[in-house]
Parts: sequence; C-alpha cells; structure tokens
Amino acid sequence: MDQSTNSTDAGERRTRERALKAAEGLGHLSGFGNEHSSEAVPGALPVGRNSPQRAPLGLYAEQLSGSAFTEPRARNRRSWLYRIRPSAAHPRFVRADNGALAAAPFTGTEPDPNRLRWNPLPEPPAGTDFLAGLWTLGGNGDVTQRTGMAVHLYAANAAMTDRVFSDADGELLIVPERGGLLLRTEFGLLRAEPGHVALVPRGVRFRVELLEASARGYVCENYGSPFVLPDLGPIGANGLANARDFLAPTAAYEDEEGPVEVVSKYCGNLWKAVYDHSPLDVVAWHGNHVPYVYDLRRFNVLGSISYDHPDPSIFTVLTSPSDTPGLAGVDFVVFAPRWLVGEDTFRPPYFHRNVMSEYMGLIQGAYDAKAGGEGGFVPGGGSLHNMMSAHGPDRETFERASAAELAPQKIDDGLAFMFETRWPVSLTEQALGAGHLQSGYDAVWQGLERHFDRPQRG
Ligand SMILES: O=C(O)Cc1cc(O)ccc1O
Ligand SMILES: [Fe+2]
Repeated sequence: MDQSTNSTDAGERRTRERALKAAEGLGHLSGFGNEHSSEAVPGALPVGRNSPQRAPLGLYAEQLSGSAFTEPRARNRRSWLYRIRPSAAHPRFVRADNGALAAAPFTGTEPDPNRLRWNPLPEPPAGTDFLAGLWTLGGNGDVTQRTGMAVHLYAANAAMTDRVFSDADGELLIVPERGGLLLRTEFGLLRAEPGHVALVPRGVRFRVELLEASARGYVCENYGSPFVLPDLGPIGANGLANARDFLAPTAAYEDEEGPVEVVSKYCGNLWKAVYDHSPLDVVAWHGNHVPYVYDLRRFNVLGSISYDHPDPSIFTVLTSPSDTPGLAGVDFVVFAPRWLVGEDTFRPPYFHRNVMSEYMGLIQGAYDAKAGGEGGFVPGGGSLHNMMSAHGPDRETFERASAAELAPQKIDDGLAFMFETRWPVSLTEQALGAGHLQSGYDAVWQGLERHFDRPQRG
C-alpha cells in the first residue's frame, strides 16, 4: 500500500468517526406526510407568514415545491426553507460524467421476457462514494414525463466529501443492505442502517457518508407521483406501515465556505457546479416535502389466518399511485418476519404470471420462495420477473412446501423486498451483460415433475 492510499484511509476513518458521532442520538419528527417544522436556531422560523419582508436572523426564505402549486391539498407538497444563501446563488452547471447511472427511457436493450437474477455488485475501486457507486439496472417510463421508475444498486467505500447530490428526476428510495449511511440533507441528518429505508424527495440536496468501511444497497428512483402510504380499506385504521414510524430529520445546517461540488441529476444526465459555500445551509424549515427514514422491522405484517397465500400487495409499505385507482407506478413491498399458519395451504408464494413487473432484492437472510446460498437468491442480489413472465417457488421450495407438515411456522430469517411496477423493466446494457448476472436461472424451475394422475376411463 503506498503512502497516498494510507492517507486516504486515514481521512476516510476520520470522516467515518465524525459521521458516527453525528449519527448518535439524532432528533426526529414523527409522522407521514405531516406539516413538520424545525429550527436549528431558536427564532429562525418566521411566525404567522412564510415570507416576511426580512426573514429572521438575516436568512433567505425559499420555497421548494414537490407538486404543482394547484394540486389538491391532500396531494400538495412543498416546504419553506430558511437558509444562509438562497439556492439561486450559484454558478452555471456543466455536464458531468454519468458514470454507471442511466435514465428512462431505457432503449439500450430489447425488452427481455426472460427471468433474470443477479449476484451482488462487485466491490468498487477504493474511493468510490455513494454517487459514484450508483449502477443502474433498468427501469421504465420517461424522466421528462415524470412517469416510471428506475432500479439502481450502489456499492461504496468512501464518504461524499465536498460534494452534494440532488435528483430533479424523482425521489430516491434508498434500501441499505450492508453498511449504515448518514444522510446529511438540507433538512437535517438521517441515519439509515440495513433494514431501514430512507427517502430523499425530488430536488432535495444531500450528501451520503458511511458509518462502516463500505456500504451496499438498492435504490428505487421514482419518477412518478411521490410515494404515499397505501389505503387500508377493510383492514381498518391501523396496520402495515404505521404513519408515526416515519421519521423526518430536525433542522441542522452547515455554515461553510469553500468549494463544494453540487451535482444534479436532470432529465437523465448529471450536471455539476462548484459553489463557494455548502448548500446544506438551511437553518430552519417547515412543510411536508421532506426526507424520512423508516425501519422495516416496524412493519405490521398482516396475512392469512385461515387458508391460502394472500397476494403480496398485503405487504405494501409505500405506493406511488397513478391516475388509475389501484394501479401503481411502483409499489414498495417488504417480506418481513411473520408467522405462517394457513391450513391446507401451499404456503410459499404461488406460481404466477403477473401483468406487473417485479424486481426483488434481499436485505438479509433468505426468501421463502427461493433457495439461498451461492448461485441462489442472496443478500445484495436481485431478481427480475418482468410482465407476464412465469415464476414462483423453485423446485426445491415446491417439493419441500408440498410435503411440509402444516404446523404454525415462523419465517424469521429474512428481509426481502420488491419494487413492483406497472410497466416492464427494460435493462441497461451493463445489467444484461454483467458478469454478476447469473446464467441458468431458468434451471431452478427445471425438474418440476408431472404428477398428474389421469383418471382411467371405463
Ligand atoms: O416471489 C415473488 O414472485 C413475489 C411474490 C410474493 C408473493 O407472496 C406472491 C406473489 C408474488 O409475486
Ligand atoms: Fe412474483
């Protein structure tokens, strides 16, 4: 190891120690979609109006709109930020290298009806931060139409230092699988460990620091309408993800001069500008267009207590509704520890073909429809079962579950999730040509023997 690597390592360690300290005992504001407010300095929030002639403490007032001004109140999203410099005070943006990040429309490969499965992303080169470590698998829709979604993975081993990211194309649902993250956002700090999800709304600036030496996970970039909690219908007033478990940050700001690279994803490309100050300089804010974290272990898993395997929509954490009721641009679904008690029931996920397209990832342990282990469905890996592709339990799972004694059974060794989307997921060339794409995934359904007992006539 040469000297420069040594000093980079030391720098990384120091940044990590600072991040760990900052991540301790963070304050939070609880609730989903709430009108929150927070001030890092008492008196920084104006009282009774958003934009007084002179905002308190010499701050600039600025509105960040996540919905059209005129959208119905229930869907309207905006926050007011009180900051040291207005966001408008910046130099010209110039194009930056997109790296392994791609955007919709995804036209690089032919839509592929095959069932596909990937191993985890390979370890990135030293010094790769969250933004540089983003790798796009595919997606659908069109960023300029604000429809559809993208599936990204990330692998990082360095903190974002002196640079900040924001995404004009959509909100980012970050699903850590390995390594905790500290998100320093315009709204304050959030800690997201494996098993949590973090959401950064469209346009919000943030920096990702690592709480461990490396980090890995998944990102759903939602170009469409922002994620909301699903309606509960006959379930009642409680259950699934409870609103109060969603945690927004309390205000925290950086009052720092010096060059900061601000990278913005805009209509599919990265653009950058070097600011002479940190844009994470929001001293107080109020509103409902805010980042948040949610601990998936808080999910109130509901299911069948009689017979049959319910459709996985029962596990929906967040949904991005479309103009057609019940038809989501994308649903985020979690398969969390739960009891299976169905009588005379094939308990794992059934064989099926689905008009919706299913990308699945694994945060921890194993998934009850698929064998784990090397070459199987492993943490950090992913599978894609696109529109109408036939899938379900692998042979091993089918044989085991068809013969199992149906005593109550706890599934407690896994945390899997699904991004389920209304449009097929088209792949990037790097996803279809990846060395970590498993060959021969089809084989898991081979050897499903015929058991049909044709009745003899006469
Ligand atoms: O494993 C899958 O394919 C996801 C899934 C899970 C389930 O419980 C029912 C249907 C479904 O698509
Ligand atoms: Fe499925």
